[in-house]
Amino acid sequence: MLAVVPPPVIVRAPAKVNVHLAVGDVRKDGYHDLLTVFQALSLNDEVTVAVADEPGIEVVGDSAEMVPADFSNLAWKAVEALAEYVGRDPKDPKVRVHIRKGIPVAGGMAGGSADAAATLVGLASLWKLEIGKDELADVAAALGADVPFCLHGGTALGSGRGDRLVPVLARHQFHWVLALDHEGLSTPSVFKELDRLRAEGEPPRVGAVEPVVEALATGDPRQLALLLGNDLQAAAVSLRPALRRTLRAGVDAGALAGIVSGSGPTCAFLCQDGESAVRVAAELSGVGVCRTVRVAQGPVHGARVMSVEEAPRAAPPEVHA
Ligand SMILES: C[C@](O)(CO)[C@H](O)COP(=O)(O)OP(=O)(O)OC[C@H]1O[C@@H](n2ccc(N)nc2=O)[C@H](O)[C@@H]1O
Ligand SMILES: Nc1ncnc2c1ncn2[C@@H]1O[C@H](COP(=O)(O)OP(=O)(O)OP(=O)(O)O)[C@@H](O)[C@H]1O
Repeated sequence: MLAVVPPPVIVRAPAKVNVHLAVGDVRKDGYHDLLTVFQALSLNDEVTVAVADEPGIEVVGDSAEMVPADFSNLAWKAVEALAEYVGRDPKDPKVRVHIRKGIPVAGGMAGGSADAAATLVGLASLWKLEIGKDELADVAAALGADVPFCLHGGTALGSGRGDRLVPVLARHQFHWVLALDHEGLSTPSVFKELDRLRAEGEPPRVGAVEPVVEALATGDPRQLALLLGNDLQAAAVSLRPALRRTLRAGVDAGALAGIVSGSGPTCAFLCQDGESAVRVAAELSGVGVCRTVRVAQGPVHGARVMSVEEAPRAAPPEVHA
């Protein structure tokens, strides 16, 4: 009897920005305790998982050449982790993964984490797993601090390594402009630079998180703009001093406020509304301070399977293992 091969599953996963990022001291395991407010943005990667005799991974799209198209890819680590968790052979999971990058690579927007989260959601559907959200979040947390949020989406308060989440109410949509840099920054180096700056002096620390949560609940971008804060910003700017100019240029172009996204170097600018965001993006892209500019909104959903209508180009991916 012929086995029926399930059709490929396409998952869309969002980028994130940290509208508030408070970094504690370095812990014994090398991580830092965080208190952060994440927001998922409408800048996506698309990940297709398909049954295949030959395992493999392929990466296309924006800056795909900077992403490993081999088993060191975080999405492949997600395949192995989930296979192991559900008792399949992690060395021979019989799947292939195709990633279409839209999220900047090493940009502080959780690109690799989004792909890992999308892979978990895609495989849960492809393998018809009866797996709870909490279980999937545990597998996600073992892959990286940002992976649980990429599953969760929306707006959420993160603590611990950033992987313990509770939802935050965000009324209305917020409009963002993102300035993508020419080169990425490594997340561990930015945390290390913050430790160095703190050993030498007192780089600025963000204020309390409660007013940020209140501003998100009111939905007033002006109120939120006054409160954007990121303890990693000083470290990212120290490693990439040109970011100071980018941050200034976004505000000069009409944004309400700008912030380095996570560990950078992407800068995220909060705008009054969608029209203002388009104007700011157009002006900023003419100034020559960044590689390219994107407009995005948040909050959006976490990683989720795309319907047939949403995914018209759902042809099985070509993968060269
Ligand atoms: C900067 C943020 O994007 C903010 O959301 C995250 O904290 C980083 O999350 P991520 O890239 O998923 O991080 P991981 O892949 O788990 O860790 C990469 C490295 O970042 C540093 N790291 C990360 C998270 C954290 N709470 N403390 C840390 O010090 C550690 O050096 C770690 O080895
Ligand atoms: N699927 C993937 N997509 C992007 N980068 C990946 C992936 N898998 C592994 N990597 C590697 O991970 C590094 C970090 O890339 P990523 O785009 O996740 O950074 P980031 O967005 O700054 O992460 P974060 O915001 O979570 O700290 C890259 O240098 C890349 O080589």
